[in-house]
Amino acid sequence: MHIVTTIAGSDSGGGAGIQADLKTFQELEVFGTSVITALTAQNTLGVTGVCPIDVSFIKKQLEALVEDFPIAAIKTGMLYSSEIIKAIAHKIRELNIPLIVDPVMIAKGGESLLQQEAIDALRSTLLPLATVVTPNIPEAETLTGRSIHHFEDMKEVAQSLLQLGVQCVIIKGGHLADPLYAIDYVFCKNGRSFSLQSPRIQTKNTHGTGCTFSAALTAFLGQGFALENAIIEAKKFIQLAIMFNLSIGNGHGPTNHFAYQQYKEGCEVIIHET
Ligand SMILES: Nc1ncnc2c1ncn2[C@@H]1O[C@H](COP(=O)(O)OP(=O)(O)O)[C@@H](O)[C@H]1O
Ligand SMILES: Cc1ncc(COP(=O)(O)O)c(N)n1
Repeated sequence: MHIVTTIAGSDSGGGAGIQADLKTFQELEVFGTSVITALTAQNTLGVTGVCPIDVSFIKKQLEALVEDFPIAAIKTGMLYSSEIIKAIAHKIRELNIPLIVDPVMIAKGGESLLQQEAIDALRSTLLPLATVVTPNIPEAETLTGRSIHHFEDMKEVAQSLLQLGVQCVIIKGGHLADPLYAIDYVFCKNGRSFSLQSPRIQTKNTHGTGCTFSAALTAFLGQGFALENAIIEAKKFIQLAIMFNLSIGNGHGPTNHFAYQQYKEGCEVIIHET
């Protein structure tokens, strides 16, 4: 049994954060463990409160896991403050395992999940340790201070993230205007770059898409999948989770973490060399 860890915020609504990550881990048959950085009072309509956990207690959670489990991969999600980022980076630096950084900044409803002053710490302390970073378009722009309008912009943004020491950058295209396809762009340190294309699903139920995608990637990497295969399978996982989304709640409903196991054989992702 492979053991993986998510370091993220709790979403009381169950669609994003720690809850989405653990559901994804369970579906992909890895043993999920967690370090909770903040509690959010949240549902499909939005975030009504954030309560960060004491940094010393965040460290204690991670130390408890490291002491007892051979963790195969770690992902980070909502990290909230520079103190939290620095504390977990310090511990992760000692571990030689895949680290997937989902640089969560703003919830779908517009509420901030990362303090503005923490962006520097994310860039300078955590990203250099990352195997993969998975920004959406606005996060990639904020991390690099560059706007993305065309593919050439995306290439430059990815290059500047690779220069920080990240092994692989996946710029997620959920926020692009393409009405037909959801296309993610992958740039690797070794110069390889490709895109992953799947049909865009017309739905408002996209709460937790980024969390679920990066959790699936973590589960596959933790199981020892080669990076490219792990990325392709994670894309299938999120595609099916959105395709069979759940109309739960009155706002942006969650994705369906059960769908991949049922429908994965019929799911195709188109790869283009870029
Ligand atoms: N409507 C959609 N249909 C299909 N895939 C989508 C859709 N929206 C997002 N995705 C996919 O979900 C994943 C998360 O992307 P995105 O929504 O951009 O991230 P975030 O949740 O961090 O904002 C990506 O693989 C993206 O291509
Ligand atoms: C605790 C937590 N972590 C992450 C997200 C981002 O998810 P989304 O972008 O779908 O709102 C969230 N809403 N809550």
